[in-house]
Amino acid sequence: MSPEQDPVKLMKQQVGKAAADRVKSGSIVGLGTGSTTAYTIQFLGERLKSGEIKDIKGVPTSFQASVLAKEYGIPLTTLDEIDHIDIAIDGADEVDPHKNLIKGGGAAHTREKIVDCLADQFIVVVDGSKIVDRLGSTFLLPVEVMPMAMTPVMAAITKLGGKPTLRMGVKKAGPVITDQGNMVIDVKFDAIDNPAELEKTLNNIPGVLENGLFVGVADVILVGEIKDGQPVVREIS
Ligand SMILES: O=C(CO)[C@H](O)[C@H](O)COP(=O)(O)O
Repeated sequence: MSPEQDPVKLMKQQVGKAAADRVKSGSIVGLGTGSTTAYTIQFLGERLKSGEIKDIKGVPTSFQASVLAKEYGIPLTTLDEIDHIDIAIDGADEVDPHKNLIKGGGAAHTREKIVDCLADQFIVVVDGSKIVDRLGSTFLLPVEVMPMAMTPVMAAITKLGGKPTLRMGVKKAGPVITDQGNMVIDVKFDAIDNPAELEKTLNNIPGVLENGLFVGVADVILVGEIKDGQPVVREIS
């Protein structure tokens, strides 16, 4: 590996490709959102173009995934046109030892949860930095909120012990707006001891559309790591 190569990029590339290699001809594939799954979409498109696989259809989890899939020549479908998803491949912001996840760094967790939960097999692709002992230790928990309910939702989350912050755009002035036209708050919890319970509790607050806890959904985690200077993929299943 030459020094000018970014190790995180290399890990993401390797793991994104490893997941794309698992897709078989004829599959309906959930296409995740983010910089890691961007490589999966790219490699899937290349496999299709070379004729190595054929007849796949993608179900995008975001506008970003849809644009990328079109760019790489992957035919798309919608949930109205299919009765199952064979495999979904998506990234994550944190993965705990029970394969539970925090997602939503790209504000796409609502559509991602719909697609990933429907898949017969859900493969998560991450670089090694995403593996944690406990959810919430490195990443704030994203919650998608309807704008008119922002104040009461923030108050309810504060009452639960969370510290919510409205997510602001990086290049855009003002808040991040999701593909559904909502806003995202990022919540710091001192400890997420029971992710399954917190996932339900948050979604029960009127005005919350979905939160980024994915509990008991992932089947396989593919982790990109650097060993002896080379990118390798470790599987947790
Ligand atoms: O949940 C997500 C988007 O909502 C992404 O999958 C997550 O943020 C990981 O992104 P990346 O692969 O760029 O690290």
